[in-house]
Parts: sequence; structure tokens; C-alpha cells
Amino acid sequence: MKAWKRIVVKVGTSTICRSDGTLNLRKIERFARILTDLKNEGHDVILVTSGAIMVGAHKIGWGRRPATMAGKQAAAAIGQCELMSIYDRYFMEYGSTTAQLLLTKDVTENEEARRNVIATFQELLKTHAIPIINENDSIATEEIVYGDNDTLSAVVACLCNADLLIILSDIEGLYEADPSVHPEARLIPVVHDLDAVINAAGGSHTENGTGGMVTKLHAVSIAAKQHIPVIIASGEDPHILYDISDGHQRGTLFEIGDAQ
Ligand SMILES: Nc1ncnc2c1ncn2[C@@H]1O[C@H](COP(=O)(O)OP(=O)(O)O)[C@@H](O)[C@H]1O
Ligand SMILES: N[C@@H](CCC(=O)OP(=O)(O)O)C(=O)O
Repeated sequence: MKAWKRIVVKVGTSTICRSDGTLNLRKIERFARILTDLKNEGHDVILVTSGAIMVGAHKIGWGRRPATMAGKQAAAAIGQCELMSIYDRYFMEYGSTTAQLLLTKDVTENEEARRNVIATFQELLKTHAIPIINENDSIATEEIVYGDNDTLSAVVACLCNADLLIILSDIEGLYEADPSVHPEARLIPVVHDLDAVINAAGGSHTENGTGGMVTKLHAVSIAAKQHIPVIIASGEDPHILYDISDGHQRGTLFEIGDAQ
């Protein structure tokens, strides 16, 4: 990762929350420590985080992810506060300043708004703050919604001109087929041709995950347009970020050629 100076790390709901919606504080604390360490080693670090809806639903006492749009939007408004307050506290403990950016599709598709967001990212990274991004779920309507944070993380990687996008998930990487259906499927370590693996991707099987591998490969295709490599790896142990940083092969690396 030495050559990858600017990195965007995406963590999914299943990585930072338990299935009941409580936050896995030990894991978040480790992410805050390791991401701060990587920043101090000279990386520009941007975090894209999911979890607002689950955290909010738990705080309200709903017990499960809401099914209605209004329910999700209310839960996200409550959960985003909680999420950010926890991140801020842990990152501050290790000496990092965090900055919250909540994006919707219209912001990045309108030329002027897009320029503003890019300038904001540049300014924040100059100050060595760690931008923490989520979708602005509470105000997003069908027309302006990304709908999943895998896609959002690739858009953010493009906006920041990142050198690498790391998508951390509840699984080690892309397998030849969905291992929950095909337990014999093997992990694919490197992908150069997205078309060759597109049929391997299935949806999510967890109650809290959004999109499964389909949205992750969509994210890869967005990042590829700007020649940004993507690693999909397990978020079970945040230490994996050091392994990647030290140049060890982890998960699936996507380096898509020009033709894609
Ligand atoms: N080919 C595949 N390789 C690996 N995982 C796959 C594949 N196809 C579908 N999946 C599913 O995608 C899930 C990861 O996506 P998701 O549930 O959305 O998690 P996250 O919250 O980390 O985004 C895996 O747990 C797995 O069930
Ligand atoms: N923006 C939503 C998460 C959407 C999403 O893509 O979730 P996930 O599949 O867990 O990365 C939230 O904060 O709850």
C-alpha cells in the first residue's frame, strides 16, 4: 500500500454492528487506531461507513431493520448521530480529527455541487482530518439515492482521486460462486477482467447487508473507469489493513484493464 497513498476504506453494517444493531465497539476502536496509524504513516485516509439504519433502529427499540422508507429514514437520522459520536470519540482518543460528509446522488451529479465536494475533500485531507462518509439516508428519495454504500464508496474514491479502494465485508473476498449456496467455491485472489467474474456475484443473505457481491462488483466497475484498484476483503479483523499496507495479498484484488 506504500504506492497507494490515498485510500478509501468502506465498512459494511455487518462489519461494525452485531445482528441486533448494537455497535461492535472493540472493532470500531481498532479501526480508529489502525486508520489513524496509517494516516500518521503518510496515507490520506477516507472512511465510508454503513450502519446508521441498524444503529438507529436499535436505539429506538425496534429490534430489527425497518422495512418502510419512512422507518429507514427516521432510524438513519437517529443512528447517524450515534455512529458519528462513537467514531469521533475513538478517533479523537488516538489524536485524529474526523469530518462527517453525508452525500446523495444529486450532489455528485450536479457539476457545481460536485466541484464543491471535491474541493471540500481536498481541503479536509490537507488538514489531515479523516473524512467519514455515509449516504444522507434521511433525505434521500428514489431519484437521488445511491442505495448502497459499495457504490457510494466507489463514487467517493473517484471524487477523492484515491489510489486504492478497500471494501471490507463479512466475507474474505469474491468467490467463484456465493459460498453460502456453493460451499465448495474458491476465493479468487486477483481479477483483471470484470466480465469474466460478473456471473459469480450473488446478492446478500444477511438481514442487515445490502447488495451482496452484486453492488461490490458494480463499485469495482465505477472505480475501474478512473483506474482505481479495489480490494474486497474481510472486515472481521481490522488488522487486515496493516497486512494490505505491508503488501500482503488479502481478499480479492481487482486491477481492471483499460478495455473494461
Ligand atoms: N461470489 C460471491 N463471493 C462472495 N460472497 C458472495 C458471492 N455472491 C454473493 N455473496 C454474498 O455477499 C455477501 C456480502 O455482502 P453483504 O451481505 O452486502 O455484506 P456487507 O454488509 O459487508 O456489504 C456474502 O456474505 C455472501 O453471502
Ligand atoms: N447508508 C446505510 C447503509 C447502506 C448499505 O449499503 O449497507 P451495507 O450493505 O451494510 O454497506 C446505513 O448507514 O445504514
